[in-house]
Amino acid sequence: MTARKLDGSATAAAIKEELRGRVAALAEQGITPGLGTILVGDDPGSRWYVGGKHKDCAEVGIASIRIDLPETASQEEIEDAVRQLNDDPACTGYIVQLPLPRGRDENRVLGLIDPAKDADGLHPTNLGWLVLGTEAPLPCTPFGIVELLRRHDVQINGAEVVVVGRGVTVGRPLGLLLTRRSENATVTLCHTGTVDLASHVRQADIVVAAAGVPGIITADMVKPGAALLDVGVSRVDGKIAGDLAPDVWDVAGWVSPNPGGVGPMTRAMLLANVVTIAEAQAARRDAKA
Ligand SMILES: Nc1nc(=O)c2c([nH]1)NC[C@@H]1CN(c3ccc(C(=O)N[C@@H](CCC(=O)O)C(=O)O)cc3)C=[N+]21
Repeated sequence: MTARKLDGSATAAAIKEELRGRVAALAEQGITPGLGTILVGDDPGSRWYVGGKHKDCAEVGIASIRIDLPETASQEEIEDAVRQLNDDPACTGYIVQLPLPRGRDENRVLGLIDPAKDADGLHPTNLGWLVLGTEAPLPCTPFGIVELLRRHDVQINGAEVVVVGRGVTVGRPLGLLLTRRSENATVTLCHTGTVDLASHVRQADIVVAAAGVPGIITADMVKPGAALLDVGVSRVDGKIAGDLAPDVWDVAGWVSPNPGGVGPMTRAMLLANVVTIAEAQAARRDAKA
């Protein structure tokens, strides 16, 4: 093993420590940020993630509001929960845990979220702001990836980045984030229609693997010294398997493992989005006073 670890768990802990300070400053102004979650159904993975988010909130001093609906909840009942959080002044920002059970219209639900309370940065308006380069809540996983690289001094400016996966939560918004002037990377977005994945990956200084195909990135595809981030999650024989084959550690310069990499960063950036929304509200309130 030669690669150094891009340690998401440790970096997320440091970010949470900073957020604790920002939350304490808000408390002095009489403001407690609140994170809401809407969970539909009883998928064990989703329950675990949502539980983790509330635990994170408690650690940082953010209030949490949890709405759990049964697997049988109708589209209307889910939309009512969204309206309830839109109208709840104690809820600074919230997320609808994805995926929703089969048959529900996810995009319709996401579209009903008040964009000003969109802690996930996945509302069409906020994705649009990202395209336009205007400040708005950022999607948590891409935001976490950029923050993880920055805090390890991995150079993003001018880097050739290959993103594997074109999903709405990771690949697509990450391409938009990394190509802003402030990040200034050159991004190639690869996907299942890419003819020769290896030839692209070989050119890359940074590879973000979010394909969900275990071991799809192998050592022979990696440019020596490259930074590799594992965002893929699959279950193989009940164990979590990432998109990176274990042998990449011998060639890469940096590896963000899974677990312990981008997952904890995603959770930390969710909290950061909520605190940032609360700070902006406080600033607007002060400006009016
Ligand atoms: N509206 C919405 N927003 C999301 O951000 C969202 C979502 N829906 N649906 C599901 C995915 C998945 N996701 C993860 C977050 C943290 C870890 C995480 O912290 N994992 C730990 C442990 C993993 C384990 O041991 O099971 C780690 O990577 O170290 C994983 C997965 C957020 N998601």
